[in-house]
Amino acid sequence: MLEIQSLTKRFGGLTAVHDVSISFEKGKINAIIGPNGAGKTTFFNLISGAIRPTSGKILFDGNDVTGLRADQVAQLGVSRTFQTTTLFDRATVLDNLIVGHRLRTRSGLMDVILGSRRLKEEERLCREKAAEALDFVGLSHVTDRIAADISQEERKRVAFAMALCTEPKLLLLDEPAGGVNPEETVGLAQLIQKIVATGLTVCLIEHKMDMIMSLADKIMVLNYGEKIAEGTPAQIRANPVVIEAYLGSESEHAEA
Ligand SMILES: Nc1ncnc2c1ncn2[C@@H]1O[C@H](COP(=O)(O)OP(=O)(O)OP(=O)(O)O)[C@@H](O)[C@H]1O
Repeated sequence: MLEIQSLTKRFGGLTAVHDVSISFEKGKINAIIGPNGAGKTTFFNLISGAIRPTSGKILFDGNDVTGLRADQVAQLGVSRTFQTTTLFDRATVLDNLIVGHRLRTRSGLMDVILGSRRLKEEERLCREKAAEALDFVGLSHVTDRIAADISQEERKRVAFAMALCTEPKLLLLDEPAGGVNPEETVGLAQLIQKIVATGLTVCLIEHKMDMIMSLADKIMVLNYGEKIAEGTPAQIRANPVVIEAYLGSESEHAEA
């Protein structure tokens, strides 16, 4: 469903992603690991259209999406979360979701001024979808809570809900379990499994190796922008190149 061919991104003299090719299958959990600065976030930025590649191709669901803008890629069904979840802290959790969703709906300024039927219908749909997404991620109980008052783990779940509201086919998760405790990490891993069970494809960046090893179907390892390995968790764990470059210092990364 996602095929990356010889993808390269240079920032001036620095090659952040260098000649990376990989494919991700539908309905699977794919992980990208690697040391800090390895190019993981840049890789996500390229897939989601936030930045344009220097060279290479990105095929999503059979479409060549190379060089498309982020909104165009989102429209085709790619959604993402970020390392830090930015919310409108003084608004309720539900309102945060509604705002997020409205950015993708169709009413224009004239609809707002005229209070058109389409606008009203979209608003109703939006509210319904937001509530549904919150229920799916296990947050029905905080719907009306002010965003500033929810926990870090709940913020992570809100980010999931926001991404799901846009009904994506591919979900890119940037450190979905960053800054939460081990017990909450298990809960978030279960949520990711619940998401792929609905047919979505997930691709995640994560430093928590225990989580990755038990969750991922496929792992890609980046080092200095280059893909040094890909495979199942068992294959990656046993790969001498990966151990040398990354897993050797696993204790430093494990619960960062
Ligand atoms: N917009 C940019 N301009 C210049 N250099 C950049 C830019 N974005 C990233 N880089 C550089 O590209 C390299 C890869 O960065 P990237 O953030 O993709 O790594 P990462 O693997 O996500 O790291 P981390 O685990 O710390 O988030 C780094 O050397 C970084 O400084």
